[in-house]
Amino acid sequence: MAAQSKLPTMSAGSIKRLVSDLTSVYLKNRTRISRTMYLTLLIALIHRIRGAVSEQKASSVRQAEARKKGTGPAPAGERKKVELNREFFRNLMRLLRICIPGWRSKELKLLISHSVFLVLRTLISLYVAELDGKLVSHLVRGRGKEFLKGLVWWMAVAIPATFTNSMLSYHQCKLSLQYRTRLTNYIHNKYLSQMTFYTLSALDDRIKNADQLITVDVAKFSNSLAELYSNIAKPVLDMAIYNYSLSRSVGGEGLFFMSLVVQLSASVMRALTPPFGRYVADEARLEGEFRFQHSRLIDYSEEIALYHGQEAEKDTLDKGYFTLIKHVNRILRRRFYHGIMEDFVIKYFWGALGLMLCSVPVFFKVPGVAGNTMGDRTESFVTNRRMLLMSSDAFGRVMFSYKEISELAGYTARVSTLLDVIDDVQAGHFEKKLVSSADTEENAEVLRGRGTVIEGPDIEFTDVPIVSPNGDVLVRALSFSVHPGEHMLIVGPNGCGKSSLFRILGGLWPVYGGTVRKPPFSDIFYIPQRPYLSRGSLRQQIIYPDSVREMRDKGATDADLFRILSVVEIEHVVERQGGWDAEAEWTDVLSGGLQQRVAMARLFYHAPKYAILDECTSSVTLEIERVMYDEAKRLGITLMTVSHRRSLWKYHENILQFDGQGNFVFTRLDAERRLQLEDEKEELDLQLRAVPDIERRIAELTAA
Ligand SMILES: Nc1ncnc2c1ncn2[C@@H]1O[C@H](COP(=O)(O)OP(=O)(O)OP(=O)(O)O)[C@@H](O)[C@H]1O
Repeated sequence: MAAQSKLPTMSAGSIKRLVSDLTSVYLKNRTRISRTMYLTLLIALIHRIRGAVSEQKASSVRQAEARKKGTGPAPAGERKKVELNREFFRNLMRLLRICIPGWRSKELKLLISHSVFLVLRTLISLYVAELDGKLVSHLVRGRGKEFLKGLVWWMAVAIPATFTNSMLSYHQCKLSLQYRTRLTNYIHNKYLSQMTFYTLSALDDRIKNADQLITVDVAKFSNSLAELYSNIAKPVLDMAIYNYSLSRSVGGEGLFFMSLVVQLSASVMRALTPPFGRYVADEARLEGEFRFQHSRLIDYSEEIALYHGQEAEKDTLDKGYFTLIKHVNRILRRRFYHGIMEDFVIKYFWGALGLMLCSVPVFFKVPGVAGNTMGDRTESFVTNRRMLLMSSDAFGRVMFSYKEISELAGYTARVSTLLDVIDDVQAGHFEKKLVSSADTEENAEVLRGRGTVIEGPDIEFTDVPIVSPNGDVLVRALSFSVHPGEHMLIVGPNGCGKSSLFRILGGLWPVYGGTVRKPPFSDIFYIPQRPYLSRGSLRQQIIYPDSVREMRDKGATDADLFRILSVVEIEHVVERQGGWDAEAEWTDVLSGGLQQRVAMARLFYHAPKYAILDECTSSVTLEIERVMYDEAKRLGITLMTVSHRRSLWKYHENILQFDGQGNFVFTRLDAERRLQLEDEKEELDLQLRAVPDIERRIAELTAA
């Protein structure tokens, strides 16, 4: 296969030179075996010349078209993608390097021992074919003693044969498992570094279901790769050994003629084979989307149930399933017609050719083949027929494996795309559908820019634009600063970019301009409105993302955690849930308010220098809110709060106010004065609303 992948790079001229060299070597060393090899190589090279000539023609057409357009030669990426092209081999090699990382790797050792068993099985089959011929010959000749001896051998061979078969399937499963482990580890290392899991889903459109790719497609790729090796290596080996043995008893010409007819019919079949690889990739994608819709239904079951949204959800699910099934049915139909063609050609047409080949030594004298008695003919016929059956079965499997290679191509394409996109986003290149406003020259200029991020003891934004992943410029140049002890309140209408500011601060979104100065990531802690509760014990909810060992290393104990819980008045949860080690689906077990208190307890456990509180007290009482803010301040945590609650103003020194039109004000917050002004404004608003009624009444009184 490796040789095949290299051959397309040869020009027609160099292949013709190879043919003439080959012919002169053959003419100098004529033997029956070299004749068979010469003819087989000749057929392969004739095929190559055809391929090279058509490739040359296609390439000159491409160049002519490019010249017409004045764009020069087309870059490789723009070429029309075909199933088993160079791209596939390149991707496969890349994945193989991950699955089999080195000469000393366990996978290579497994592959070698698998190959040894493959050779052993072919040799045993060859021996069985000869034994079969001999047994029938002894029967025809009436030699009872030899027949019985042969039968004993037959049974003896069964021991290594059955062991070899079991070892082969064991090796195949083990290899598939090893490949999957290597790939999954490799992908996990990349996917969970540099926040790639976030960037892949939020900042890039190219991968829809990374979860499906990692869990299902990697497993299918590994299976397909392990199966393909035994489904190709064994039949190829079988074909080589059986054809060599056959050529000794039926002659090279017969075998050459048969190979020629088989090659031609195989080429016709290949041309008529639908692109199964693409079908498989599409099917996997549709399966993923369907599964994703179901998992959304589970994730938001409560919200959907309260909206009575089952009809709308059913519509979406039915649509997803219908699209999938329509595609699967299309594949089924194609497979049906393809199956008829395959069966006809491989089983019946090639079977008839095989019978003709077996009859050669019966009707013609083949030089070097001894004896022409009834017994000899029977023995040679039975042996040849068995070898031919096995050889044609092997060839059939190689042919069928074209479908498997196409399927492997489908999985290879999906897994490689995932790796390519991961590499791309890690290098800072994202592809997302932009909003129409991103097309304006002004916004495009912002998007082209790059800002600076520097580490410092405090937080300072200088002329930093806030740009959403789809290119919407929310604020053109934002400037503010937060020094230790100076708590900042952030207010503004929905969607103006309050949370986005934290995404930039947390390094999730790129900095398109200006300068961001911030402390190391470990000094900033984030609490969202809907806190994230991980899987695991109650203890782990409080210390997340620390592990229990990290907690012990920090010198913290369960008693410390209990004290923290008592600050937010939820210490009873420990007993109610059955202790610190109790495990549950915490988002279901704890109410919204309790979850927010757990998140606050988490903040007190970590006690970072800065904390971002994004509407994280919306479900707790004012009293608990006060306790939370007092405790955070006592621990020396500087707070940046997003909230619409007036009750929180008094805890902050500065305010960053957005107007939702791209403008902002950053100033000192005098909570008392601001509250007075707000009260006065509200009163005046009320009076203003009463004016039309007063005017109407005055008019009535004037008229009366
Ligand atoms: N992953 C994303 N992809 C595309 N657009 C996004 C993404 N995340 C946020 N946005 C957009 O960025 C804009 C600002 O979002 P942000 O979450 O900062 O709003 P906010 O001011 O916090 O609003 P709210 O008060 O409603 O929470 C919104 O228009 C939102 O649609």
